[in-house]
Amino acid sequence: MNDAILVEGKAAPRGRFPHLRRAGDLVFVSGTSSRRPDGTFAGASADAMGVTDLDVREQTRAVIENIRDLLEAAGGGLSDVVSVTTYLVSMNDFGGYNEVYGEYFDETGPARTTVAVHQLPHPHLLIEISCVAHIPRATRTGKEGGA
Ligand SMILES: N/C(=C\C=C\C(=O)O)C(=O)O
Repeated sequence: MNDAILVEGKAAPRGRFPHLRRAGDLVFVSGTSSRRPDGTFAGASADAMGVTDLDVREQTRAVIENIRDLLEAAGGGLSDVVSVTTYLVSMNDFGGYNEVYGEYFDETGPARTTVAVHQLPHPHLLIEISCVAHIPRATRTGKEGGA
């Protein structure tokens, strides 16, 4: 069985990797951004002069909701997440990120690590999150498609 999962209707991976990969009862979610299926980014816009407006709160919300959608395709949800790794381009965004994160998770939720990185795969990205969820196979919906 191929346990790599590509989820229809979500932004396609920008490389040769799946959205998620199951290993037993654990589901590993690839680094996920605020990218929409049409290639635009929630929380990122540019005016006619090319001046960008990047919003870490909106990006954080979109990232977590993208992850929620991916996990639902694997038969789970955000309540199944056991570990989160967050990549910020700047720790100046920690406050806004942390505020929105706290709307979805609390001290009873996943273990978390947050680091700042030099760059993410697109200049409009302020945040990317990868995570691991515990979703026993028996709860799978069958909606996922193999790579
Ligand atoms: N996970 C990776 C990229 C994700 C990009 C995106 O969701 O927009 C990767 O290259 O490893």
